[in-house]
Amino acid sequence: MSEPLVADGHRPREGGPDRKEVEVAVGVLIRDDGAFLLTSRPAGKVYEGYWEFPGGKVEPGETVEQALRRELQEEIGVTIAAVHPWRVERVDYPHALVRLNFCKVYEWSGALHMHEGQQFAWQQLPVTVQPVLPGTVPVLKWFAEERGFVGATH
Ligand SMILES: Nc1nc2c([nH]c(=O)n2[C@@H]2O[C@H](COP(=O)(O)OP(=O)(O)OP(=O)(O)O)[C@@H](O)[C@H]2O)c(=O)[nH]1
Repeated sequence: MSEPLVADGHRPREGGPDRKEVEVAVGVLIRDDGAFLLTSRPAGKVYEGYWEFPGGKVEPGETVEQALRRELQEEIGVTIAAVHPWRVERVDYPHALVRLNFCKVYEWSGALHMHEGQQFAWQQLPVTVQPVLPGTVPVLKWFAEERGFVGATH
């Protein structure tokens, strides 16, 4: 398995070197025009105000897909159709070691409603919102590669 991306490496790691990996389900909602949805992290959470893709931790007994359906319903009020697993990335943050399971979603029902007071923005490359969560930055690079952009990740 490849080494995790280290975020804010100058800060101490909570839980020490043997901390367990936290499984996270992340939804990349993509509109017909190619725009993708970013949301800001709510007040009171780590990296408050940083932009990310909506999602959250997988609870015990849940699959990534089940967690994604639950989180997107709870956080942004939409019921998602098919889930397409895309890429997995591990990030070593000061607060946790996470394993991000990015899934693409092209269809959903229900109007967007930010239940945690987040902001949302439909974005194209290069994105115009700042700052972007460290674990989200590589996703913009993958999009750029897929879409034939050169050097325009943020
Ligand atoms: N949702 C989401 N989390 C991400 C992304 N990139 C990334 O590094 N993360 C990290 O993955 C973890 C997700 O946890 P969360 O705090 O959003 O999940 P949650 O809603 O279940 O948290 P809670 O326990 O505070 O309710 C955080 O450590 C967050 O920093 C991303 O694009 N979306």
